Amino acid sequence: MDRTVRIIGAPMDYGANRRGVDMGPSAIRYAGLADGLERAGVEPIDDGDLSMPRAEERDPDADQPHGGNAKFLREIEDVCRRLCDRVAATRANGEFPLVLGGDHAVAIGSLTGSAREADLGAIWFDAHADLNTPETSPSGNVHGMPLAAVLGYGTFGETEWAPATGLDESSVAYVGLRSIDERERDLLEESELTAYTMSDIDQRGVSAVVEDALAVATDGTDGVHVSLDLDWLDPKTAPGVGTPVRGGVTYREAHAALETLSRRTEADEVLRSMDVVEVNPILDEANETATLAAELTASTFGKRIL
Ligand SMILES: NC(=[NH2+])NCCC[C@H](N)C(=O)O
Ligand SMILES: [Mn+2]
Ligand SMILES: [Mn+2]
Repeated sequence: MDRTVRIIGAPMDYGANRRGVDMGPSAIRYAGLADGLERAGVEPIDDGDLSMPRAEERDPDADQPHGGNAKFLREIEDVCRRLCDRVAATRANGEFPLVLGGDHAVAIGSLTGSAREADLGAIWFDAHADLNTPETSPSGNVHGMPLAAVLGYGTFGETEWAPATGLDESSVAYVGLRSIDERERDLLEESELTAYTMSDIDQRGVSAVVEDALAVATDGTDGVHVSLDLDWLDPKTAPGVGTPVRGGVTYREAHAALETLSRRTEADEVLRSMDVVEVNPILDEANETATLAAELTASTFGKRIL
């Protein structure tokens, strides 16, 4: 056991349209995350949960950026600033930050924290592109915007996330996209982001696609952040998510993807940080989505059938 994985709970639901995703961290812990990590051969240390701004203070529309729509932006900035510091401190300590969401807006904190002292690549396992801005979002939900925020698209309240980070869009690869808003599509086309959709997985198989995504994320970078949104999986396999989209990866494809990632990266510890997000226990069936989240995380750290 040489690698220490620091578990950081970020029970935030301010970025999602459905309440309940704030219970994700405890559901994933309950599903056996720490045991799975130990069996994968790493040492988990649980840091507990970040505190969240009080629910009584909820005002979705406080401090909207000019002309934009980003609900609870002030609360999200507060959480992500603290999460960013925690992730950066964990990296500085030589440990691996594993962030448990919470909705996907927490990735603003984990990405910026991990990229504070490094040129970072990222692999984004998701049904969605999460590339909306307060100006383009059809919903106003910030969990549909974290990549835009960290890559410097749009105007996000007080904090300028992008300039402080060593994350370049040419080092970001999506895997499994299948739900993209019109303005996100335009942005994707103009940008240097690499997008592997579900049809790439259909045609080439998930392992080949993951290897390509890894090549994109490692080229010229110091390491890779893995962002795992559980709605990447098919809703039949992962029902406990707030924005399900039909046609996602199967149970086996998901494990194959993360095992491939683990095999290709473990020798030189290419992976730097990870977040596991969007598990919503209220919408789940007998905690199966949280269980899957725990299992897939263990696969990422090298847990194998044999
Ligand atoms: N992390 C997520 N589950 N994002 C869902 C985003 C859905 C939609 N594209 C929106 O911006 O509202
Ligand atoms: Mn998603
Ligand atoms: Mn997402």
